[in-house]
Amino acid sequence: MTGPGPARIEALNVLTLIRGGEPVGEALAQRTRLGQLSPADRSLMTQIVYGVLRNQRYLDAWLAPFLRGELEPVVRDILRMALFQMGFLDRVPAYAIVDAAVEQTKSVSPRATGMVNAILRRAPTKKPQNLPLAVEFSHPDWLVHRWQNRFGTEKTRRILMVNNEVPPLSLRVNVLKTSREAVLEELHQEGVRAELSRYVPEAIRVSGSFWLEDLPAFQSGLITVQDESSMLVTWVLDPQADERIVDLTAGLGGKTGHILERTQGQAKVTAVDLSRTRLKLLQENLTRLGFSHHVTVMEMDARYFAANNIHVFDRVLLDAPCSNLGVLRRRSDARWKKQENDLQEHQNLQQELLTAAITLAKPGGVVVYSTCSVEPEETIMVLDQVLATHPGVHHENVREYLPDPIFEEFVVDGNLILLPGDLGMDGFFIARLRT
Ligand SMILES: C[S@@+](CC[C@H](N)C(=O)[O-])C[C@H]1O[C@@H](n2cnc3c(N)ncnc32)[C@H](O)[C@@H]1O
Repeated sequence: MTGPGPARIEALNVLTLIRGGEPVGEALAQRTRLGQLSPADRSLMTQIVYGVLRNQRYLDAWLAPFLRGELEPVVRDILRMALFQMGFLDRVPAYAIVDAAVEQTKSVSPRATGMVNAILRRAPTKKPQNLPLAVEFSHPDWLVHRWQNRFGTEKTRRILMVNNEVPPLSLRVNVLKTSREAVLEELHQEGVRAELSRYVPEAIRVSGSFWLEDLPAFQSGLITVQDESSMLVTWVLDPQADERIVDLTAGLGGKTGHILERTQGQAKVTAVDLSRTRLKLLQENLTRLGFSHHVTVMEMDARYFAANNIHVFDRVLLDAPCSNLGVLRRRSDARWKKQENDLQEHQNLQQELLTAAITLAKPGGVVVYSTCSVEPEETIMVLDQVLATHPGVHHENVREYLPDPIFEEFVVDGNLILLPGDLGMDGFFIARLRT
């Protein structure tokens, strides 16, 4: 017996932190720092943690027939980790997985060792069959029913599969300072597998893992991690030099940076957000991109900001806070944190923020509304309600602003609606209004 190994020890520590309420990204970062893992162990730990979170309901269905009574949470996590490795990874033989799990149980709950051993020896030949979609793909019932009613079973299955895959990584290249080809060459020289995006002219798609911060192109602000569907938001906004532009819920500044890149720092950009922590990261990101002096940062509620800046801006971006249901592949723990009635709360805030966005735009100005959710409550219902109460505002078609004809297929009633995985991208909704 060789013990569970550092990757599994730290994976269990991370899962314990997540059970205590820590977000997955922070829990992983914390244990990566403290655990002093080799790159291979770090990668295995990450794979196990995300694998368990993405497949939790399925793993519990696999476990259920073997259980009598309650399980200690830490023992359940050990069993889930072992079943995930048996069911989804083929690197380690089953007997070695059982030995490692037994050793790990000995150190955290010695009484449960015999049970863990017995379950894991029988489990490999007893995988559950003919499960409902929500269990097979580990999603909440309400969400799967909602998608089945809206999209049908086949499309729903595709979305569920996408949500359980390791998400691809895209990089946005500042094409005014370098070329995509030069960055691609640099990535290849570093041994990173990457290719030019077929649909977004400033994007590179990366597969395989690498250490982003080590890349000279990252250090010198030539690249930013951003999904291609997020890049489309700035395309639809179509910012121009010398204009006054506000990014109303700017967050970490993903889109603020893109607006500044597209206008070569020539637009007068204001970034607003409620969150001090996010705005601090926004400032760090913009400093790396070389734009820290090109932006006015306002820490405040966008509704309050609007009340004091009526008709001031040529363009307003509202990348609204939402349920994130279009990007579950990137937020493996989020699917269990949402309830269907949260959508109504999001909708109320989104309507207020969109009303604020319209107030901020000059007559004839542009307002772009986007969400990383495609649920009707957070998208067309918000638009319909706000347009009904603002008869002077026109709904424009996003089609002519998109960078490739392929996107026409995904324009519905003038709005871009990408479901998770469409063209390999995150789920996203983008609408454009003219005041
Ligand atoms: C979808 S995120 C924005 C992401 C950002 N556009 C990016 O690309 O990095 C939504 C942001 O809205 C902010 N927010 C939520 N309610 C707000 C409010 N009432 N006023 C201003 N910002 C708000 C949140 O703090 C969060 O950063």
